[in-house]
Amino acid sequence: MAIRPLLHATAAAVAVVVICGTSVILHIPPVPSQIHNLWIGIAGLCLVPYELQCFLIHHHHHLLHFRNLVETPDQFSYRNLQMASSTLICDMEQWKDLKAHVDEIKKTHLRELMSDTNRCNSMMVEFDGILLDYSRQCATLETMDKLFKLAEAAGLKEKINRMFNGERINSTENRCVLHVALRAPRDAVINCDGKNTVPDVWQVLDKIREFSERVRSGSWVGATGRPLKDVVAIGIGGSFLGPLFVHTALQTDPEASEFARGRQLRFLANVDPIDVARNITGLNPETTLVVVVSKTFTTAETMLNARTLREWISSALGPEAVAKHMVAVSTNLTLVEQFGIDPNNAFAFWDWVGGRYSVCSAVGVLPLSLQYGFSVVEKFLQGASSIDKHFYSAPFDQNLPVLLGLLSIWNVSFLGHPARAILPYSQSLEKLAPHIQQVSMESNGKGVSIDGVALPYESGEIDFGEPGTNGQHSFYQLIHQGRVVPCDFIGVVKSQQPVYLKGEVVSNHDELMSNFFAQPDALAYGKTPQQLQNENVPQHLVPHKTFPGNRPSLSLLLPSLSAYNIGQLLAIYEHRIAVEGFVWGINSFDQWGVELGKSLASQVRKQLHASRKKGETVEGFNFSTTTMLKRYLEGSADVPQDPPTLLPHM
Ligand SMILES: O=P(O)(O)OC[C@H]1O[C@](O)(CO)[C@@H](O)[C@@H]1O
Repeated sequence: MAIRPLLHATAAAVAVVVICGTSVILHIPPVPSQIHNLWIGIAGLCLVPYELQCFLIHHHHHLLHFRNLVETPDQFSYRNLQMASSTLICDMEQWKDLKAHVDEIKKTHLRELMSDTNRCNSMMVEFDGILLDYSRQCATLETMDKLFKLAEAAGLKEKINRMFNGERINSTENRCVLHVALRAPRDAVINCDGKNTVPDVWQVLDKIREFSERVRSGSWVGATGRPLKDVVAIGIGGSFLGPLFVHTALQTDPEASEFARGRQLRFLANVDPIDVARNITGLNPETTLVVVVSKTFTTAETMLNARTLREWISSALGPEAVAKHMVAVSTNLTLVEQFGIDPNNAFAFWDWVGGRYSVCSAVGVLPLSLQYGFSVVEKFLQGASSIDKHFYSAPFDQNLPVLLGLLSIWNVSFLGHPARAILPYSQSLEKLAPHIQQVSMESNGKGVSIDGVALPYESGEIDFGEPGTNGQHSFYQLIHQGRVVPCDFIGVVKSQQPVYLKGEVVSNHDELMSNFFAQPDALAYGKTPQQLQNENVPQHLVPHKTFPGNRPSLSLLLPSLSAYNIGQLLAIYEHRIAVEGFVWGINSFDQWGVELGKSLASQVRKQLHASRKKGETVEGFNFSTTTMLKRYLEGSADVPQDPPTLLPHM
């Protein structure tokens, strides 16, 4: 009878040896959570029946062998990191400490914080010509200290290193995250699965340089021998928004626009045929090059638009003209070829480039080089690369993306402000907010941790924005007197397009920038009832004219908006968003949330086809969708559905 406890104890001892031995063999670093797991393992083993213990011990090497078969060393080390950090960040002391700190901060108005010059001075950071002022955040130096401790607890530095080291940190898609390699200098070494990615990157960049020069110089001509002066880039989401942002920003830069003289670059994104009509209006297929941009080459909207423009070209110039008038950017060169585009005219990128992080790949570099020339785009890449190096190496208290990311965490998770306004005081940055909406909201709008645990806190923020001063005449009312929305003010020292009018008090750019400097203080200081009374404002209007103030913002001042500065700005936001995701403990690099709507749309597509072509009744949908679908089908019954080919006319 006494033999059984003895056997249990012996089995437990063997288990300790086996597990420790395994740890040594597999090079598991002795992190606390593993020691914890070890004890749980031992305790568990002591409780399981003796026969099962024997089985587990006997077969442990088979189990290990199986794991080795299904996991690469990279995956294994990343799983280790996850195990080490599988505790949710909100359970950590540093998070709780910040929670406790909130009340203290709420007691202090920004007016008071702004009167402390030393504090304000410490909250100004400069790198490579860009000045960040975060003194108008509802935060003290103590808050910052606590945020740095939170970053440490979240393993932020290790996670940044793992990204740069090419580990498969996008664990749900089993991919590396290496957009930084896209702008690395030619001699850099950035490995993915032990292979340096940089030579491949430069091979494609060289191919783009060569091809874009041929098109721009007129040595590559269309099917009728005419030079191709106009480009339509077809793509959606990450295959559209980043390139559109950069194009809009470069368009008014005197240096870049000089290179674009006589050329047009347009973007066709929406599957709405109105977008096709708008894009082809005024273009001649004979002088147009179409670039189909799709990472997967399966995106429904992009592929239908690509087939539409293929029809536009071949109906005007004959099917063989497609070879001269259509090229592609994709990771899926097989599908590019099946579509009918010569693989020699395809520009590759890799699965380690996320769609929303792809503007520095051929996705952005090809259309932008066709428009502005490769030399301009290279400067944009260099600007982004400068921020990459800074992000990788600068201490956190001097690190622009880290500071911005931590402040966002503070605003969202601790002060409870779910939104962020992106307010560039430059019309050329009008597409910054739409681009950052995707980068931020597709990256960080998640409900579970990287380990799949439901988050007890919100991640991500709601991004929106407009250039100043347009936004001032639109939604600023709400941010001054309604809801609290932390704001990013982005200003530029030298305008791309200076205008001075004789007799005016200031130049047009100074007029714009007067608002850039005024708004953050209006938000921070507000206006008290006392001040209004001193101004003899009628008593009944005092509540309406009072500004509570204490509304956080930060300001970024850029020297100018050259291609280089635009690259810097892009990389600052990309890395800021990664910082937030790393601290929240989520996977910022997948986007499963876009799938459900896509699959339901395919069910609707099938129904529309069946109803229109075979007269089948609407079936398999709920009452609401059935009613709407029937109304739609009945209302459009008189629209010809099967003409030979109908292209939009405008
Ligand atoms: O480049 P693709 O494969 O056409 O995908 C376009 C976009 O669709 C998404 O997958 C979902 O919207 C984005 O992440 C991506 O940028």
